[in-house]
Amino acid sequence: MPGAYDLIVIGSGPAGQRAAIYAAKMGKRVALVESREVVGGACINTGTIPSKTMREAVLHLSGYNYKSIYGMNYRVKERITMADLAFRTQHVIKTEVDVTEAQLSRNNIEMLVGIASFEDATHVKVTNSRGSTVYEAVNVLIATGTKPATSPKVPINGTTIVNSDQVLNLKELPRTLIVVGGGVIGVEYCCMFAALGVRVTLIERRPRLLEFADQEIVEALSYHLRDARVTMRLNEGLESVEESAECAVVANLESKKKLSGDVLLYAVGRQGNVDELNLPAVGIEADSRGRIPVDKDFRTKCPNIFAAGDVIGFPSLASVSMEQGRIAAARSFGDVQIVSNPSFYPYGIYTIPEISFIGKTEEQLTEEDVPYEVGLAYYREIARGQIRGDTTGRLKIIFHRETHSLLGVHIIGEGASELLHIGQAVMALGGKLEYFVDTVFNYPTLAECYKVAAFNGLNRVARLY
Ligand SMILES: Cc1cc2nc3c(=O)[nH]c(=O)nc-3n(C[C@H](O)[C@H](O)[C@H](O)COP(=O)(O)OP(=O)(O)OC[C@H]3O[C@@H](n4cnc5c(N)ncnc54)[C@H](O)[C@@H]3O)c2cc1C
Ligand SMILES: NC(=O)c1ccc[n+]([C@@H]2O[C@H](COP(=O)([O-])OP(=O)(O)OC[C@H]3O[C@@H](n4cnc5c(N)ncnc54)[C@H](O)[C@@H]3O)[C@@H](O)[C@H]2O)c1
Repeated sequence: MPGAYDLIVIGSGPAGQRAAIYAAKMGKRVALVESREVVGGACINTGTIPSKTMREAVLHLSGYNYKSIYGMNYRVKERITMADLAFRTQHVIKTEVDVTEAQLSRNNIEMLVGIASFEDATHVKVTNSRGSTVYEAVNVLIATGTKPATSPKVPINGTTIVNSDQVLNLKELPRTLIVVGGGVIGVEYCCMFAALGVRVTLIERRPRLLEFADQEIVEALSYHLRDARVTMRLNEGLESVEESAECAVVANLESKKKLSGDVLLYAVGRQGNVDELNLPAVGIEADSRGRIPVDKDFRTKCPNIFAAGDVIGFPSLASVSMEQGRIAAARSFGDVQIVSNPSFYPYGIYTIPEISFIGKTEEQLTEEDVPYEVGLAYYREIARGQIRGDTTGRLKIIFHRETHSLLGVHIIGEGASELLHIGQAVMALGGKLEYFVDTVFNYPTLAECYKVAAFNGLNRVARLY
């Protein structure tokens, strides 16, 4: 058996990468096991990076950002194909894989290719086409991520009935698309296809989309979806899906309605990658969605085994997974110096238009009886909004009525996910609404929204509006 590692990390997505690099920087001997042929996990290979690269192609080729300036018929390319949309994806994936591999090798992290499973708490078996080898480790981090949830009543075939791993491989742009699931994945893809002129029907069992986001922002998004001719079927559950001779797919709803379309995208959540880990060997039990329970230090019930990233559940973001991996690695070696505050973790939802937020929603604050007020700025009131032609975006600051400390920032509109980080910094550093009033921003920028929203909020408190 090869000599013992200080840490074996299972999975090379954002959580595993950051954990491995952090431990290596601490001078530890680290191995990273990955069952795919390439590093990067769902983030680089099938999820975040491909979907965001496709979104960029959609925005560019459809001329989406310039329609309000040059007219609704403005397009960079008349007949947009799936090949056009996938054109840059492989290039971006390859570059990201190369960068990640270089980082891992620079830090002397040993890459082990194969499927990892536990023999016991300190022994991990790695199986590949050449056989199995058992490695010893002082600590182990499970960062195996998730895969799309399946249902026996939804026969995924990769061509007309697809999941989010397969959608980019469609041969042709469908004329009609049924999206099942109004979570982040469903809504992001719904927006992309609708921006290309595809007639999309979105089915969501809950009464509203993106139920964790601020309602006012979701309502604004819903307006855009309707404007892009999306049919929203809320409060409707999918019962089953059939392939059909006349049209490609038929979706049977629980309400007995039938919907037909060229393609159906099934995006109803994700399932933890735990089946191959042999968790019973170490006494760890995942829940029905494959999520591994951990404490605040990301320690499982087995004291030398940690878990981080999507495999532990909410919020299942690449950004947060990286941070969880870093903290888990530190804690596994008794380092308690790193502190990270989840209340300042941002959300970036790449719908069209983009949504980004941090802190509490109005609904949460109302529920908690917090006396809050809001300050609003509309992109249309800002010179940069007019120049860019985004006149529908808005930025909302939620602040405490008495102390004026920031409780949340919610943005919908172009550049939202970048713009949010100004609010994040002010919030994390304990700044108040007055910071924005007393600060000079570059002009003309979208950042000016913060000043306008702060004035608007102060005026509301002083009843000057
Ligand atoms: C379509 C889509 C779009 C997304 N967009 C965004 C976004 O815009 N922003 C954002 O922040 N997040 C986004 N996410 C979420 C983001 O991709 C995940 O949060 C992130 O990838 C989770 O990282 P991870 O390290 O936990 O796991 P993963 O990235 O899933 O990596 C886990 C790795 O473990 C490997 N593995 C599994 N089991 C084993 C085993 N037994 N042995 C060896 N290796 C194993 C897998 O092959 C995989 O490579 C998106 C996800 C999807 C699906
Ligand atoms: N920009 C980003 O940060 C980003 C982008 C994509 C994905 N992600 C992450 O990926 C994860 C998975 O996303 P997701 O959208 O697949 O899952 P999700 O759990 O967020 O949403 C799934 C939705 O499907 C609905 N649903 C379930 N069964 C249904 C049925 N039979 N009929 C109709 N509706 C049904 C649920 O009510 C839910 O709203 C999320 O946790 C998210 O954080 C993040």
